[in-house]
Amino acid sequence: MARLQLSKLEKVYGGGFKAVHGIDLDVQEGEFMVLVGPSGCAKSTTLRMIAGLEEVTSGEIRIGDRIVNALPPGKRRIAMVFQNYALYPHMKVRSNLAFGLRLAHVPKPEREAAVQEVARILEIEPLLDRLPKQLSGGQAQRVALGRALIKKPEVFLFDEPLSNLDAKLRASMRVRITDLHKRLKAEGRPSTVVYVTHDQTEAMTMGDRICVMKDGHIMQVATPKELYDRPANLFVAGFIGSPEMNVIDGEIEGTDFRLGGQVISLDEAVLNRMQSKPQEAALGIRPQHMKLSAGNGLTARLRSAEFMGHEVYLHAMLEGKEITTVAGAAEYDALDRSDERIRLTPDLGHAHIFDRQSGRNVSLPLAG
Ligand SMILES: Nc1ncnc2c1ncn2[C@@H]1O[C@H](COP(=O)(O)OP(=O)(O)OP(=O)(O)O)[C@@H](O)[C@H]1O
Repeated sequence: MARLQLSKLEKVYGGGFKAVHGIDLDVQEGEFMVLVGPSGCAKSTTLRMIAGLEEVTSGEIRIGDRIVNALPPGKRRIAMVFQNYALYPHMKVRSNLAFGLRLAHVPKPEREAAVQEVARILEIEPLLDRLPKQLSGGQAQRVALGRALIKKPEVFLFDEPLSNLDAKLRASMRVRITDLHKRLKAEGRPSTVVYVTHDQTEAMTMGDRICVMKDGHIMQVATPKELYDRPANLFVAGFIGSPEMNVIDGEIEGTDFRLGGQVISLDEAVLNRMQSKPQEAALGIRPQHMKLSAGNGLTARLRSAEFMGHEVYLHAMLEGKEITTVAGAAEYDALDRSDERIRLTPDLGHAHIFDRQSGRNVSLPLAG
């Protein structure tokens, strides 16, 4: 297994469109790195450059101590798992698994042992003599995983591998893949992974670290918890977390945060963390930190409520902006709904202040 390093990596497509803007990314040996971002942010382009399926315009890709820019895919010691499985339809699972080794002229007994080993790890032994059309989506994806695993690559590349599966199967495959990653590490065979998805649940549950991308730029690289607790900018704040963080535009005057006709007094909990005081600011607060309060607090107009079981998402208008708050089911039942007005108090200990001009989070990181 090897470390993967991207340095000043850039991609300009034929028509002159710059898709990747000189990105730097360092994936440690044995690390599970997720690339996530909205459609068109260049996750696939980046992955395909690492795989050797797309030419690099400038910059460097290093796997271990080798610069691989000029190497064809087959020489890069990588294995890729695609969303459409890419299994050979006329070959049984056994032959699909062994195919790469056969091409590499690995002797038959060794090939068979490797197939057994991978089939054991992925629990697909009973499927070895089936054809791909006799497999369910989840089984086919495990075979595709097996085909990558059997090559003992230095880096695994995954391109949205679960997007063709239904929600339940996706959830169980997520666990299977991360379990496999942990198991290989425990067995002394750590695998370096780059996993592309647009699904933030996949990113948050699978990644050791996540690289959030937008328009061919890296917005932040951090652990899931760090991204959630300390988003570096408005984009990451809005992209990570569900329901989405509330972002309330306002102006800072002294210790007041003014939004429309209302004022939030910024206390030490937030003032002490601020590196600068942007005049055009935005207050970021996650829905669970926007508390229903009696009597005082911000006044908002309740628009709708979504019953989620033990909690209720309340959608309200605050000075012309839609915001969400999470209330306990009992708290919601007890709420006086005789008029549409509700009172809300942000827990400033968990608030972020963003500079609206640059989008940067100017509140110092919240404690661990
Ligand atoms: N062959 C190409 N020629 C020109 N532009 C391209 C080409 N392939 C992709 N692009 C552009 O490069 C940008 C990045 O595309 P890419 O497919 O890498 O994004 P993505 O983040 O993987 O999106 P998705 O999640 O929709 O697959 C997009 O604006 C896309 O239109």
